[in-house]
Formats: sequence, structure tokens, C-alpha cells
Amino acid sequence: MAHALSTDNGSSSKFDRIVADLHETGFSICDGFVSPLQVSNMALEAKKQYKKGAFRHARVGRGASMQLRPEIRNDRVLWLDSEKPGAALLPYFLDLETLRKEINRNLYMGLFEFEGHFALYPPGASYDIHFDRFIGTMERVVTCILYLNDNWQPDEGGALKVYEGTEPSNLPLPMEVIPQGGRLVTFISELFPHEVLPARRDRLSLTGWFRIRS
Ligand SMILES: O=C(O)CCC(=O)C(=O)O
Ligand SMILES: [Fe+2]
Repeated sequence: MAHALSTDNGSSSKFDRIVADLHETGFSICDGFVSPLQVSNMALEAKKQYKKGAFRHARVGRGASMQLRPEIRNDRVLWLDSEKPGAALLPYFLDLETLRKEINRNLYMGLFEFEGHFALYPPGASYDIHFDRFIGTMERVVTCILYLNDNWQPDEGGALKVYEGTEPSNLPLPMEVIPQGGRLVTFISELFPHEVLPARRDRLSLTGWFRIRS
């Protein structure tokens, strides 16, 4: 569905826009954060790894309590090495580094690293409503989701549905965001519960988090 947020880049840089959105509402949608050519390079890389069997069923929780809970989430993920992202992912990881520094410079968040994975949701797969920030930890502060889907149609499902959290928000919540290629969704992890609705086709993304030291 259409959302009420502006997604164009205007005259300021994409980084400035995201920082301003995070400051104002805690939530940002940036279309064309990554060019179509880059999206297709990244999607090809993900699909190559998927065919090689490198993806694993996603787990929920962390540390000793990490477990397979397909009734909560049933996507497949491949964790990425942000030190050695490889040629297809390098431009995006460099942009993430710029974004991390801009957020720190303007919002004093002290973000020190990015951890992320490719995620592939086969048709019908979903992820129930959740917060990205684990209870009792300080680590995951900002969520960044880049969609890698070519020509996604609204009637194919697979929206990211974002809800109001404990803090009141002036965003039009709940809101559904279509996973269209090149679109980057960035938000303050502890503010917004969210879910992934089932789709009719494979749904591919690169999801990750800027963390602070725990
Ligand atoms: O892919 C999305 O739109 C959201 C994924 C998500 O919520 C997560 O991996 O924590
Ligand atoms: Fe999430």
C-alpha cells in the first residue's frame, strides 16, 4: 500500500534525509538508496549463495536461548561478514559506513558496527510481530532493511507492517511498506514493533543492525 511518508531524496543527500527522518520520527524510507544495477548484482549474489545451500533456517532469540521457531519466522538467512563483504556488496557496505558515521555525528548515537544477513522468504513465509532489540540488551539500536526484489507488485503481498510501540508516534501507524528493490528502511530498533506478511513470490532482502557496545 501507499504510505504517507515522503520517500524522494530532494536536494539533500540520501544520508542527510535518513538522519533527519530518524531525528524527527525514528523511521525512514529511502527509495533508490541503491541503484537498480547494484540491486541486481546483490540479488544475483544472494541467489548464487542460496543455490549453493549457504542459507539456514532463521532462528529467534539469542545465545543459549536461540531456537528454531518456524511458527514465528520461517525465512532463510545467510549472515554476512561486514569486514569482507565481497565485490557485489562492497558499495552498499561503504554506504552503510557513511550512514553510520552521519548518524553518530548528528545524533550522537555511538553506533560502532553493523551486523547483517541476507534473508529469503519463500512464498507463504512470514515473520510474526516482534521488536528487533532483544529485551535486556543495548546492542541493536538502528535497523536497516534493504530490499532486493525486482519489480515488486503491491498485490504480491510481503509487506513490512509497522506498528506503534510504547512511545506515541506521529507516523500513520500501522503502516505497510512494500519490499521494492533499492528501497532502504531505517528505524530506531526499540521504537517499532513490526512483522513481515506472507508473499506470493520469493522475497529477498539484506537486513541488519547498527549496534552499540554492550
Ligand atoms: O524484511 C523485513 O521487512 C523485516 C525483517 C525483520 O523484521 C527482521 O529480520 O528482524
Ligand atoms: Fe525485525
